[in-house]
Amino acid sequence: MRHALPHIRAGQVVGLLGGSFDPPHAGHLHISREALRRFGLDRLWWLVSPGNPLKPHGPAPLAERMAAARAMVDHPRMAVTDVEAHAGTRYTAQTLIALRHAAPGVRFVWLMGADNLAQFHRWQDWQSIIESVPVGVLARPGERISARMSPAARIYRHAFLPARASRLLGRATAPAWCFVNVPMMDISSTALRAQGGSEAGRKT
Ligand SMILES: Nc1ncnc2c1ncn2[C@@H]1O[C@H](COP(=O)(O)OP(=O)(O)OP(=O)(O)O)[C@@H](O)[C@H]1O
Ligand SMILES: O=C(O)c1ccc[n+]([C@@H]2O[C@H](COP(=O)([O-])O)[C@@H](O)[C@H]2O)c1
Repeated sequence: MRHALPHIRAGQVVGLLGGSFDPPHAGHLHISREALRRFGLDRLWWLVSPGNPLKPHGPAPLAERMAAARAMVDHPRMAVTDVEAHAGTRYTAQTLIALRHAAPGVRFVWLMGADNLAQFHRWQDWQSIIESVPVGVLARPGERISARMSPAARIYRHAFLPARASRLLGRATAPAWCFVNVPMMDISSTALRAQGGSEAGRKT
């Protein structure tokens, strides 16, 4: 699986934005740039998922989503990878175990939009995720309250890092999570699929 990883050095802090990217869009780019800046990250990787285990319908073919994501990302500190397909997992807890094994000494931070924090307690072994890597959450339209009141947020309130200290997240010891109120972009893959996907360059 190591060959599927972007170049990285031990000691660096890598933010991981896992997603279906079906299709990728400006909201993904926006939160990625904000995460790099706000969480003190050296690098940010998009992990293009083989398929979200909680979503009932499979996404477009992985090769198509990878190509669209690569065409969209043009930032010296960002990269796109299909490492989960190489590792044979679609569960984040397992992905993190595989990544730590393949890249010892690298500090990983899991990133997500606020909609995913609201559902986080439904993920497989979710407590092992937050106990093993810092988690950075980015505001998303309509999701601020549900995320902050979610079971995961309540259970881990003792591990909450205030937004004013967000730049410390990358080097914090887990469990630690932070919620940042970045300027919001009301855009989603669902809306783009409903429009036929042309804005994001998705083949129809
Ligand atoms: N506009 C946005 N603002 C904040 N976070 C976002 C935004 N779009 C996507 N994200 C986050 O990026 C990650 C990957 O998202 P994903 O690929 O599922 O896109 P999506 O637009 O949420 O797709 P869908 O509408 O199909 O659920 C998730 O953690 C999601 O919360
Ligand atoms: O591990 C799980 O149980 C799990 C459940 C739901 C979502 N995830 C991950 O969360 C990320 C965001 O998914 P999505 O479909 O909202 O883009 C993506 O990397 C998924 O694999 C992971």
